[in-house]
Amino acid sequence: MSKGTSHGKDGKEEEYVIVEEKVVKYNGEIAVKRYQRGRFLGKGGFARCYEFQNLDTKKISAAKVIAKSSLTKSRAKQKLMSEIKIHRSLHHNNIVGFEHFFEDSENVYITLELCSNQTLNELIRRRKRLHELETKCYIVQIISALRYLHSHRIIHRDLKLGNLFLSAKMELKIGDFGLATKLEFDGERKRTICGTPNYIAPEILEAKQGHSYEVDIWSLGVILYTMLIGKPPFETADVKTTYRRIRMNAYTFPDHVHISESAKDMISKILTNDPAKRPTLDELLMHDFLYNEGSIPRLLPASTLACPPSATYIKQFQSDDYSPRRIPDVKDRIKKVSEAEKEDTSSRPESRSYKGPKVWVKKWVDYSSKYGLGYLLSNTSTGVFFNDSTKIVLDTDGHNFIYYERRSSDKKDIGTSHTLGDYPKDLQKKVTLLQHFRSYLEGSNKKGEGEESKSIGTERMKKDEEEKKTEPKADIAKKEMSDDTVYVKKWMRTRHAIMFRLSNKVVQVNFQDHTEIILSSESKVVTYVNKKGERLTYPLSTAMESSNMEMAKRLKYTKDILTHMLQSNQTNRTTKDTTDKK
Ligand SMILES: Nc1ncnc2c1ncn2[C@@H]1O[C@H](COP(=O)(O)OP(=O)(O)OP(=O)(O)O)[C@@H](O)[C@H]1O
Repeated sequence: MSKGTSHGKDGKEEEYVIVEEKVVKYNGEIAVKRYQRGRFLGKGGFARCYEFQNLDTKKISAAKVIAKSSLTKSRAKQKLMSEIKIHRSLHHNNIVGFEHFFEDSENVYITLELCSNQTLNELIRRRKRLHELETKCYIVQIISALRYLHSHRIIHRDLKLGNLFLSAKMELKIGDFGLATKLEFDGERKRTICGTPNYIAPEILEAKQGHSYEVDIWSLGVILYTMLIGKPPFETADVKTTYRRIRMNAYTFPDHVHISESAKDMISKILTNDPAKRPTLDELLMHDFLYNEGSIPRLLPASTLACPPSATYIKQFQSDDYSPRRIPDVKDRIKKVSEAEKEDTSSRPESRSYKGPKVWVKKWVDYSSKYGLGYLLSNTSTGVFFNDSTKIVLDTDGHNFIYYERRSSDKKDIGTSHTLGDYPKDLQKKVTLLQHFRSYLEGSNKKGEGEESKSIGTERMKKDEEEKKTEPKADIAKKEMSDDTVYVKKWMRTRHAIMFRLSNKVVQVNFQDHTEIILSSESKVVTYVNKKGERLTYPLSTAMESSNMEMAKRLKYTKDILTHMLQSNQTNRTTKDTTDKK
């Protein structure tokens, strides 16, 4: 490290610090990389953090500078080595990127991806608390990073607002792996007492059974509470009282801050003292708070660093079908499922006690090269998702249909009800297409297999088009269709599968090998259709641990697509498949 002075724009003398990294090349020569130390970013327990600019590439990074004098004890050295070893192995968009580490005579330097918008700690200090939509956006990103960490057997163990960084693009990035640990095997229990008082899980304090991945989920609950309420749930003036409160699970929701029932429900499910009863990351993704109440922005605008998002902004993400009345029903259903689980703790399929969804996609044809996706539902109604994102669905009686258009102001689907004998003229083409899709799907024995059925579909539809021109229209009085008409709200194709998201909260994934996953978020069950066409229904909570590897693998794939969909706010048809690349 060397110091010098230069003359700034205003002619004043400015001190600068240059840090040199000596790299021994494979031929034994020594190359020197030079960095100019810039803005001071912050100070942690044993590191000072600065902006570092690589003078060759001009790239600016964050650099943690750790004085060697603070590393005299072998424990401190070991901790730093473990942090480096774990952090450098991680590559995920929601984890602070590890770039490089080196040393000189005075310090150890770790260069990291620069997160120029500070941490959620500073954000909450400025904003006091966040809007639920913002918390959803951040929580989904944290879950995404945790799924990655836990699948690599890494527990972070120090999740808190101060370790959640924001990049220039407003991406959330988990940082500081100083307390992280990698398990040797999945059932291993850790015994070291570590964490930050407000966020520490009760099982760490008890220390009897050891702890595992669930400690990160506990901290996620504390984070969610803190973002919504403005202060941590167990905070008191002294650490001992805080620990006592954690052990006794003593926290309340203050009256002066309004938060939704689903947010409260998610927090209370997470803040369960028994780690085995805490929801898994996948269950959290399916929780009403994240799943059933409109869409979630992939990233938030930078204006939210200083002030809350505007009402117009929030409205874009609100869903037409959110009804607070549904929540008690969902609770009842969860209760029923968990009671049934108590009776049978094995993950044996229980088609008798666990009912799968009533309506799902039976056949489909992808004709999006021209018009859209046609489908036949298990209740015999037919629908089309047109390329312009309008939808049409013909009732089971074959006469009444609803036409859905997306209102641009709030992105809600607005449906109008008509009959085949009486509908506005401008719907003529779409109605004709609906009838063609219907006769194709009802006539075909195929389940729908993308490319193949597309070509069959094209021929068959042309023929039908000729024949149907003369068919008289049924003249039946306009009849209101029930609110619970089921239709495809979103769909997406990947290399291996096609996914449908239905208006009855069912997510269905049909794989190319004819297996299917049907997730019903309302009844919290998953139905798996295996290669032989057998339907097996499991409670969602046990399905992930199922010994049916074939299903577990496909369920994981489904969750990956789902995370992808939650983060992208478009109505997508064929999406670049990030999940396939993993
Ligand atoms: N990637 C980054 N981008 C921008 N600022 C950062 C980055 N990493 C750390 N900082 C800043 O530097 C400060 C210190 O970093 P950090 O907390 O990781 O150090 P530490 O000594 O490991 O802290 P702790 O005591 O929490 O273990 C942070 O509070 C933050 O303000």
